[in-house]
Amino acid sequence: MELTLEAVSHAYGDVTVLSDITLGIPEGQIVCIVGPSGCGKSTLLRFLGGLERPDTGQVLQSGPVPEGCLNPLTYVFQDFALLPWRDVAGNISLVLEDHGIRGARAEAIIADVLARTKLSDFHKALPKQLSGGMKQRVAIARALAVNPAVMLLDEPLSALDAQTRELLMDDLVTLWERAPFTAVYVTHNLSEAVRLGHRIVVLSRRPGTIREVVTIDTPLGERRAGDPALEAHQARLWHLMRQEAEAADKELGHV
Ligand SMILES: Nc1ncnc2c1ncn2[C@@H]1O[C@H](COP(=O)(O)OP(=O)(O)OP(=O)(O)O)[C@@H](O)[C@H]1O
Repeated sequence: MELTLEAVSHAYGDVTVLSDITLGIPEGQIVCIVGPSGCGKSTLLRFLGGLERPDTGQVLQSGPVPEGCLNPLTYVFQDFALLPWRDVAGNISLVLEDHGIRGARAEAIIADVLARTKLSDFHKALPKQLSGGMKQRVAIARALAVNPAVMLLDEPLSALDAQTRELLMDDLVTLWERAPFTAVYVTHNLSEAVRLGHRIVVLSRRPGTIREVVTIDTPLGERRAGDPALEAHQARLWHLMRQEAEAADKELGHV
């Protein structure tokens, strides 16, 4: 399934948050969204997920969903959003129970997503027994359990330390290489964007408009830290972001 934003604009009260955003999310690609704080990245993700509707413009879904898809659009949040009283398997079974899937069918799905996220040995652990990185793996496993058409990830690694972030980026790349998924990935972190994004959308300061879309052709599995081509992309992104942040600062100075 593909998602398309067509001329999306939105204001909360007097504050225009997004202005004239037109963007395609192609099937099988990870599209990263970066931009200064408050430029409307999370708002855009809520529009894509259908949690809110924009004032003007539209969000279109086209093409079939994957076989066995229970939820076409699924979120992964920064704070994991796990139920503390349910163990790992129980947190995943919750989304299946919502669809009336129990028993052997649920067990098979849970075993599969736990194996894919390297959590099989932890199926009976409670969230409080897990590190931050493992909690986020559970959240990713839970998202995969519904076999979504598009995963919407809102700063999924930003609560984690640098080493754990690296490990989880490797995991996401491995997951994508085994079964390419479609994702929109909001992040502040430009090294995450160049590591995971097939396309990186740079938003301007608020009201967020598309400043530039950077396409990176290097296959995800071949992207290495220190790769000069990736570093050049990252430097370009930082140049754009820095201009926006400086302009936002100057605006504040004139208030
Ligand atoms: N429900 C809401 N009601 C009113 N204002 C809102 C609402 N949601 C977001 N905003 C405002 O819209 C603007 C954009 O918010 P949003 O969270 O989408 O930005 P963001 O780019 O994700 O920010 P950050 O990078 O800081 O997470 C902010 O000024 C925010 O305060």
